[in-house]
Amino acid sequence: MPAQKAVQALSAKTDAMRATAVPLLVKLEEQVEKLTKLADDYLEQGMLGHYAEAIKMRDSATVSLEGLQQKLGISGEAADLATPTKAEVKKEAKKDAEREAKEDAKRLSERDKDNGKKADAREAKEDTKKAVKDEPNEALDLCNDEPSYRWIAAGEGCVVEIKGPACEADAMPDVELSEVQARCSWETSAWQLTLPVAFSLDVAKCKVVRRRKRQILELHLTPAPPAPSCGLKQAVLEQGFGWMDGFLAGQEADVVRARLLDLWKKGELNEGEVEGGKRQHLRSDHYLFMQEDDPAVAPFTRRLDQLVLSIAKEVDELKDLWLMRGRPMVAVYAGAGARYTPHFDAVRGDNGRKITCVLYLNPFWKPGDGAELQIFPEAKGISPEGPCHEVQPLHGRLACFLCDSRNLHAVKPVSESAKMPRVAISCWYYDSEGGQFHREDERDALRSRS
Ligand SMILES: O=C(O)CCC(=O)C(=O)O
Ligand SMILES: [Fe+2]
Repeated sequence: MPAQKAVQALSAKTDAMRATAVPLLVKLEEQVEKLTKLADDYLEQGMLGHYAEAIKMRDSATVSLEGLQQKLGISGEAADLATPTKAEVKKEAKKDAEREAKEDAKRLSERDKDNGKKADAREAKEDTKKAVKDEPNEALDLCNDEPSYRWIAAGEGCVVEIKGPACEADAMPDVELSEVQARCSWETSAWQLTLPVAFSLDVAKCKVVRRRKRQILELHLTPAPPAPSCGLKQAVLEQGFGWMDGFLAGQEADVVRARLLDLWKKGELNEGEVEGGKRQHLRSDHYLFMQEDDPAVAPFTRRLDQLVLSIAKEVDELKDLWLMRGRPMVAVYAGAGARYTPHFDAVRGDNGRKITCVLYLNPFWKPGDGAELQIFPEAKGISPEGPCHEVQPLHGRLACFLCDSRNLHAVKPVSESAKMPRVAISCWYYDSEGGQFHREDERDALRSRS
């Protein structure tokens, strides 16, 4: 065959091959798009197991798509323009892809009967939007004379302006800076302020400016290069529990705290009770399971989901589960003596809880105020035994522990010296089956308030 004819024949063959491959190409593109969206939806609902599965399916569709594109010798964008017949084919293939994505969604959500959840959350969003908008960027005036502070963004870092307690107007505090926190103590009063910072501090480059005329202390906080890894994940992996500072920092932590205190001040919280609703003297906090996409707390739960996803990839107890986040629960321990006696959060899978995550929001907490979380990792029963690890409930600090028949824990009584209630927000991640049951339970707890 003359060379020209051979080239023509080859090109005809290639065209025919492209024409048959195009519908498949389009279908794969649609599939990748749909699965990405599906994964996002699951993540928004805290359905981590479903999310991970959708991502796995999306990635495998992407591999097929890229393989096919390579075979056809076209890049993703060029594929869009590859042939004039594509527009028609696309229409048909879109239908197919939609049908398949629906089937995927059905398969993935087999165990998901939690349909009312999204609608509930939307309603709550409307209710809470306004409250968040109105929150001032200041410490709350729960107490007449507490120190107050505000964050001012400044280049890479920030400045915090701090005013002392009213009764100490002319006294400047001592300042202590660590990599993750700035701490001010007023020597002549019982106040202490510990603020988490959103970046690790380059302590040598930070400045403390005392503006005596204005009675203001300025902390000029300069960031250091980001820390390499998250020690919390490693701690959970190695010992089943751990904590980190600055999980929420700066204004982010203040916004959540303000929202939770607002709910508490409005009397929205329930008296602490034990499973089954029987009031006992086991816990004396006040609590509320919140709507999960309350705008003040959603950024926190999203960030937490990412952390738990990365923990779950490596921790044997969580690896093969379809984890699902429950509603965030606010808990306030107010008044001397408020506490939670030693307990497990789940016993032999009774309520599906697998890992407990608690974020503390107490800028004014200081040693001596009590209310530390105690963890007894070696205790087998309900009586504390073995070593006790105490976690101070510092502003922005996150504690995580595996909780199914593990890590007996308690909240120590609040001391007389505490000037502020102890505020925390907890999230439990459930194994899907138990999670479904418990989420219903939480919704009921919420309804009974309205
Ligand atoms: O707030 C804490 O430190 C832990 C609270 C707790 O154990 C719980 O709510 O089950
Ligand atoms: Fe607990």
